[in-house]
Amino acid sequence: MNQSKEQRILDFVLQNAVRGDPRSVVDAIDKYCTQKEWAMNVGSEKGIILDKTVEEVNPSVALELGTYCGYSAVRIARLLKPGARLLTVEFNPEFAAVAKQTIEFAGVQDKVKILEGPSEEIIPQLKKKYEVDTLDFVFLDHWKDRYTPDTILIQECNLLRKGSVLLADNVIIPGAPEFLKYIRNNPRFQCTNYPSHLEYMKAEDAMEKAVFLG
Ligand SMILES: Cc1ncnc2c1ncn2[C@@H]1O[C@H](/C=C/CNC(=O)c2cc(-c3ccc(F)cc3)cc(O)c2O)C[C@H]1O
Ligand SMILES: [Mg+2]
Repeated sequence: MNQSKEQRILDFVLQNAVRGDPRSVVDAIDKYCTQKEWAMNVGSEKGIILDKTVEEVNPSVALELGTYCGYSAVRIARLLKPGARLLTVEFNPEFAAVAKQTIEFAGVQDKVKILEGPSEEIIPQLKKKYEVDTLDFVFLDHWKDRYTPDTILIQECNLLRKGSVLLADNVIIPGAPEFLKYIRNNPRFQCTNYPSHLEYMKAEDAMEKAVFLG
C-alpha cells in the first residue's frame, strides 16, 4: 500500500535528522517541505513567532490543538523548562502515529503527551483526566472553524488564568475570520497580530496572539 505524504516526511526525518536533536528534526521537515512536498506545518518563518511567544510565556502547561506531524510540538517542547509539559490534540490516528515517532526521534517525548481524539471531547477532560489546573499557553492550528468554539469551550472549562496566552496560526490563509471577529471584540482578550507568510510559500499569512485578561 503506497505511503502517505506524512509517512514520507517522517522517513525523511529518520534518514536526515539527528536522533535527540529537535533543531535537526525541525530543519529536516522544513527542508523536505521546501524541496519536495508542501505540508501544513507552521514552518520556519511563523515558527520564529511561535518560538518567541513560547519563550516569552515560558509555560508550565501548554496545549496545542492540531498536532498533525508533530513539527510545532517539537518546536514548542524543545523550549520548555524542566518539568513543563505540552499536551497536543490530534484526532487522525495516522497523523498521531507519525507525530509520536517524530516527537520520540527528536527526544522530547518526556515533555509531550499526544491526546488522540476531537478537541471538543478532550478539552472538557483536561482538568480531571489530565490533571491540568490552568493552561499558560494554547497554540491553535487545527481546523480553522474550530478556533472559536474551542476558545469558548476552554473558557467554559475554566482553563484560562489572567495572562494565559493563545496563539492562532493561519488567520489570513486559510483564514479564521469568525475567530478574529470573536477574539478582537472580546474585552477579556488583548489581541496582537503578527504578519508573516504561509509556510514554504510567498503568500501572506499572519498569527494572532490573544492574552486573557481574567
Ligand atoms: C477538532 C479537531 N480535534 C483534533 N484534531 C483536529 C481537529 N481538527 C483538525 N484536527 C487535526 O489538526 C490538523 C489540521 C490542521 C488544519 N490546518 C489547516 O487546514 C492548514 C491549512 C493551510 C493551508 C494554507 C493554504 C492552502 F492553499 C492550503 C492549506 C495552512 C496551515 O498552516 C494549516 O494549519 C490535522 C487534523 O487531523
Ligand atoms: Mg497552520
